[in-house]
Amino acid sequence: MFLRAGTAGLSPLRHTLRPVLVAAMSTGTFIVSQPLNYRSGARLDPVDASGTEKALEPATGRVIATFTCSGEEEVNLAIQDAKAAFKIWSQKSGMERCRILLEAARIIRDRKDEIATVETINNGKSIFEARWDIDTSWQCLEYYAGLAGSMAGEHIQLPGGSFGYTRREPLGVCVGIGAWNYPFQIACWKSAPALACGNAMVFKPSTFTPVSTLLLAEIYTEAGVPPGLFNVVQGGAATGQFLCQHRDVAKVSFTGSVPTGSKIMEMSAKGIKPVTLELGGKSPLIIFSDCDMKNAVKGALMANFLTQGEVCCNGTRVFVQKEILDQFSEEVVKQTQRIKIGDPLLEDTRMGPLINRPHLERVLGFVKVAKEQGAKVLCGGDLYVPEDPKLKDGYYMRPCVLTNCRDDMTCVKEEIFGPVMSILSFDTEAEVLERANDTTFGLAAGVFTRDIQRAHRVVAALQAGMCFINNYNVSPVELPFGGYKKSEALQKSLMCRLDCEQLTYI
Ligand SMILES: NC(=O)c1ccc[n+]([C@@H]2O[C@H](COP(=O)([O-])OP(=O)(O)OC[C@H]3O[C@@H](n4cnc5c(N)ncnc54)[C@H](O)[C@@H]3O)[C@@H](O)[C@H]2O)c1
Ligand SMILES: C[N+](C)(C)CCCC=O
Repeated sequence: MFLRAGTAGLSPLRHTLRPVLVAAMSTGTFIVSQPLNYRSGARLDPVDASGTEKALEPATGRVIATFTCSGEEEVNLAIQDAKAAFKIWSQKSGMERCRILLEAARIIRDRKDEIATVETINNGKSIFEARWDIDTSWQCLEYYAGLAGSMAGEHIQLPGGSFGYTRREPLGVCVGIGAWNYPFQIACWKSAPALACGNAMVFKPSTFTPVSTLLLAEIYTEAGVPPGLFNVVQGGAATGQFLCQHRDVAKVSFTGSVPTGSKIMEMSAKGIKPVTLELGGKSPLIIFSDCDMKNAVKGALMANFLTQGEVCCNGTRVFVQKEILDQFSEEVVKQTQRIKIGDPLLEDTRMGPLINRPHLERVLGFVKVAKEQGAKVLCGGDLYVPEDPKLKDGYYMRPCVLTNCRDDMTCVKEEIFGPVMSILSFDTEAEVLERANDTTFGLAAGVFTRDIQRAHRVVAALQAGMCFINNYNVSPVELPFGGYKKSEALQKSLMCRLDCEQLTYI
């Protein structure tokens, strides 16, 4: 959490929003011309650089922004500015912070379509999905706003009428470092708890998706946080290192891959800074023969093809009980082939492009290796070129279903982070549990069965953080999100739902 053991008061500061950065919001037209750093309540160019980067529109392959990565001096200025804002914000009461966060949540909700459109343009996910992300973003601000007013210390009675007490104090300036698959949502999931507890945050998005976080920074300012409380710096590993190694940073919250998470932990350890890591996964999805087949197929699609398969908690190791293997595989292929791929801003598109060319090639490389190792491609796994000429340079592929998979194959062991489902068969509950847990990851898991006792017995035995029964990839903000082993240690949460009706892809 973002508390040492805290306090808070300030009159709401209001700032006029800069003009919306969006000139045109359709595929192939969007260009960002405003600065992508944010400090002291305003967009600005960094004072020094550690290189430049280009942000793309994955749907077309166009460059939508060229920006400067923040150097050490800019990072220092962002942290000093956040430190000044922290002095004001940390003196506010929880209820005062609550009101401002609620106002920010309201603005996000009101601007949902605009934010979702920006997210879709820069990330490639369908607009249908991006709207879900923005909903979970404002809900997250509302949730932590609700907690802000009730955080309190303890009164401890001591002998002779003496007493002691504990105070819950904010840590100070916290750093947030985000991945590219849920850019706006990750910025909200990190900043809302930090700000609710009275901290300031300097946030660094991925170099692939630098755009939408600026909308959040402007919204916080409009809602009334002190200038500097939420600053944005841009850049990759070098900028990230300046942040993690800075002496005035009190905590680092990171979302990304296991190898980078390990580096972040090492850097933070040197400064004795607490870290929160939200890392990768290779989650099991277990389909028992007594499942509701239609629902299990929907669940498998949700677990594999959301955001083009670029989701940390996806259930990509699909264990199917032998008796229903053929029927399940046939049905899953039929439904996968119905997924509409194309312009992510069109309402009926369900799968957009992958994030960039190197990532697309990496994912296709996994399919190639899978075939070499004996897997059989039931569908997809190849490039897709949409008919619309403006999309011809985008990064599209057909969602892939692999069968004949074994536990020792690369496609079954490694996180692919693309639309590739690996089907494995199993005989017994004991056997599948052992195989499902035989991984260094432990972010999520799912089980499909009509037997309620078995469902709870199986999820209790699964070494995974988010466990889903008869559904997948729903993550209400009230439930913790985290994992076992290298995926991040946190408590287990369980999501039970009767079916995936509202979650269908097709
Ligand atoms: N568990 C979760 O909640 C969750 C959510 C989303 C994504 N992920 C994981 O993220 C990964 C994909 O995201 P990615 O490719 O952006 O991950 P990544 O590890 O390459 O990068 C993540 C962030 O770290 C920064 N970074 C890279 N090197 C750094 C360094 N040395 N020091 C400081 N910062 C550094 C990047 O610029 C980026 O902002 C997948 O493994 C996925 O499973 C996890
Ligand atoms: C909202 N989901 C689908 C649970 C994804 C959370 C972020 C993981 O990459």
